[in-house]
Amino acid sequence: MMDSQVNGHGRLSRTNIPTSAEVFEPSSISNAKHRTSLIIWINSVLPSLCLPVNASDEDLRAFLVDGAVLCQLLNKLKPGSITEHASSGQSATNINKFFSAMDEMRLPIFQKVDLENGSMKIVLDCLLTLKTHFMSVTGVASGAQREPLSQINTSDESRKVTSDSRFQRGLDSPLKTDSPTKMGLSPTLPHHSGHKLQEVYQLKRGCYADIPEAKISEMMKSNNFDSAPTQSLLAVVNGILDDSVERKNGEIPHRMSSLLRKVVQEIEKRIYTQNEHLKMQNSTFRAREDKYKSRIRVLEALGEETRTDPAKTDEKNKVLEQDLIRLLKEKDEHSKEIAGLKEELQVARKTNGKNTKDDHSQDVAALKKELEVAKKTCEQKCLQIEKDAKEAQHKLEEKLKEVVNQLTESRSKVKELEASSESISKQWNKKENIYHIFTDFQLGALRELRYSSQSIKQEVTKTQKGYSQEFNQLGEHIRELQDASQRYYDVLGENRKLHNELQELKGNIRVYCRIRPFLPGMKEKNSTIEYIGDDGELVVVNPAKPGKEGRRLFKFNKVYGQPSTQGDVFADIQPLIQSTLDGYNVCIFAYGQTGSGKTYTMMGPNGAREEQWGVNYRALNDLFRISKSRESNFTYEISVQMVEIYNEKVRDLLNNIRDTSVLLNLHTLGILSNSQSSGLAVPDAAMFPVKSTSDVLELMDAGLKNTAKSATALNERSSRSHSIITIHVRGTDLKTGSTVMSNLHLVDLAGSERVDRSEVTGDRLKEAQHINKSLSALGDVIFALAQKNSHIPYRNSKLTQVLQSSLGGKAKTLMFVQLNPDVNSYSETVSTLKFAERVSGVELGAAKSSKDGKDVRELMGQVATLKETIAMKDEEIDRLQSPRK
Ligand SMILES: Nc1ncnc2c1ncn2[C@@H]1O[C@H](COP(=O)(O)OP(=O)(O)OP(=O)(O)O)[C@@H](O)[C@H]1O
Repeated sequence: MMDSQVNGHGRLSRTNIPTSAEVFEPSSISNAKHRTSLIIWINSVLPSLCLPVNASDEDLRAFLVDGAVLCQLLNKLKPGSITEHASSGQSATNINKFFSAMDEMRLPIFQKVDLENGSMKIVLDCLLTLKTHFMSVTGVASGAQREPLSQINTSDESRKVTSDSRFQRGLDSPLKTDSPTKMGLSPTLPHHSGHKLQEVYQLKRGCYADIPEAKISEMMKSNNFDSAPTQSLLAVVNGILDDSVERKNGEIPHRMSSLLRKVVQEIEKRIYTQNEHLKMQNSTFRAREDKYKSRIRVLEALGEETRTDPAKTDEKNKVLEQDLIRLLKEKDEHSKEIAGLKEELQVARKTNGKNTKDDHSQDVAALKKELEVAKKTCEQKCLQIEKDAKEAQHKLEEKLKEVVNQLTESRSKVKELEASSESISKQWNKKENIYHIFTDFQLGALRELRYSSQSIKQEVTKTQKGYSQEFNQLGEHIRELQDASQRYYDVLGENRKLHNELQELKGNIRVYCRIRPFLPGMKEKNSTIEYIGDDGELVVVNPAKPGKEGRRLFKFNKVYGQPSTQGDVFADIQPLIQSTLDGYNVCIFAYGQTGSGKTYTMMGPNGAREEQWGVNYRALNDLFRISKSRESNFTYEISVQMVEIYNEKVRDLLNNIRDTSVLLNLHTLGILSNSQSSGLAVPDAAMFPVKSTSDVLELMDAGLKNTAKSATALNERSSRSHSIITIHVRGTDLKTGSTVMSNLHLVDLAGSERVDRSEVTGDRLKEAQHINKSLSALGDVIFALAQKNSHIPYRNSKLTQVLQSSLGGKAKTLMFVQLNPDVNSYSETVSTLKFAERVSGVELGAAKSSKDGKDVRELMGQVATLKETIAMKDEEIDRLQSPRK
């Protein structure tokens, strides 16, 4: 901040503007000296006060504090400056009046607090300035006429102060008064003690030598020179010198030379004082320059802040402009001061120039020389001061220029910043608009999303309701299905029961007769078969005995003529396959002479197509089909064994099935009774699980390759062994966890021809004997079962041992009686039919034995009823299964 302070009157206080006392008084002069000097001066102006000369600062403060004395003093010095009379008791009013008067005179003032309880030095300085001002204006201290200095200046110190004051007056305006009027001396004013000197310099040229000794002596003694203007002193010197020149003797009277020396000393003294004054002013200017420099630094800092902080630019620019205006004013004032000083210097130069005219005498020369030296010194100093002032002014101007430049730069920067700010503002506005648009768009999208979300929620809720309803419906449906499943399960069980009851009613041992067609290569096609009835009646005719005697009637469960297909035959045995899955053991075997079609019925022809498949393939296929249809209630594991009995030895046809090289090394297997825990008749025979018909085909093909074969006269491919395929079924009830085990024997018996007819001998004969024996044993077992004998001769052959589990008890047995219709085979045909009749007659014989047609009809009625019931149950099963689809 600037160090200037503004007083209560709106003017700079004395701390900013040095008073005359500060400028002219040597620093050695103490405050006490000022005070004493001032008291003397005040007493001289206002004699009625009679202030004690040795009064202290506080005494003086008490004296001046109400402002009345100050007002009286001013009114005395400048009558009318304070219009109203000052009075005690109106301190504030008096002080303010004093301040106003001082202000009008453009004199510095003090603060009211300084007078009340502050530093009295400031008050004293102000009064000294006032004193100096009036001394410079009037050329004499007011009131001095009333109280001569000789009376007032009682002490050397006070005298010196008075002398200093007068001398100051002379220096303040040493050359302004060319005449007494100009000096401020009014002709009406009473002269002070210096009137003697005035009389002297008012003398005409040439009259100086006539000044009486006493007068000179009086002038020399007094302090007249102190109050004399310098110009007057110079006029005295010039007068004495001119007088000396006019007298042309160059001599200056002794008394005049003393006066001259005195005057010159006074002039020297004043020049010295003026020099000191100029030094003081120079230092003042330097101080001011420092102050301005500091202000410039402040301005620079402000400019820098302006550059860096555009936001405060306007406000700081105003401050800078105010400072600049103030600086320019101050500069003008200082320029005026400098100009005044220059004028004074020029006047001094002119005045001094006049003094150089006289150099006639030595004293004059010495004086002139001294004056010249003093003048030169003064001029140099003035020049130096002027130079310094110019430099200071120049620096100030430069600084001002810099400040102005900085201000200009700052303004341009401010403009740039404003422009960029405006541009940024526009950009931000643009961005804001874009953001608004973007935000609106996003909000719109958000609203759409909300709407779609709500609609999706409604859809989801609707769908959930729909799903819930569907789930409920599904649950009900599942419950219905469960119920249906349960009913289905129950019906299935009931159906199974009925089915097996029906099978039992049909007889556990059934005989189906199948007549092989004539083979394509046979020329004679005379058949022994005369009649085939739908009810199982068969009439064969002996070609050797024509007529009634040659005809024989046989009756079986079913007779298949030559046109019957493999499918027709299997359709009638299919219920037995189903019984296997229900836990019943079943044995199906083909009996007949060689070449009668046993293998064809059981296996099918070589390389058979699907429609030519025999019972074995179809039975297994049916097992897979039915087990699959029951998979929701039962799981079935199906595995296969394949053995042959040759010459009463059991061989495993599937052993080493992967290695055909060992086919001939088939070993004989042991047979176990049904009491064995495994339930397997031939436990050592390899057993292969099968899951599909292709597995079965693969196994049977392999097994057939292992069948022992031998060419015979009757059939090139005649099998001399009993081929037995045993299918083991293990069923698990998924609901109860109970298991059922059963087996299905599919037997292709060896040819049953008589030995003598086959004309074989040796091994072939032995084979035939074994075959006949085993077939006979099979007939015996079946017959014993039919007769319900206590002893069943299973052990009479390997065949009956192997088939034991499927013969007897609840097992179901089906025998295909294969016939060759050729008349050449009549004898074998009859023999075969008799065997079959014996077996078949076992069961039917029981019915027949009662010879009660009513029983038979009842049984047939029961069968019909059961068939109807089964048909109804089948329909129900279909109906129950339908919801699953
Ligand atoms: N129903 C039939 N339809 C067509 N051909 C048949 C029929 N039955 C048998 N054949 C044919 O008769 C011939 C002899 O049949 P198959 O080999 O089945 O007799 P087999 O009784 O098994 O003889 P073996 O006891 O020697 O084995 C075969 O060529 C066979 O194809």
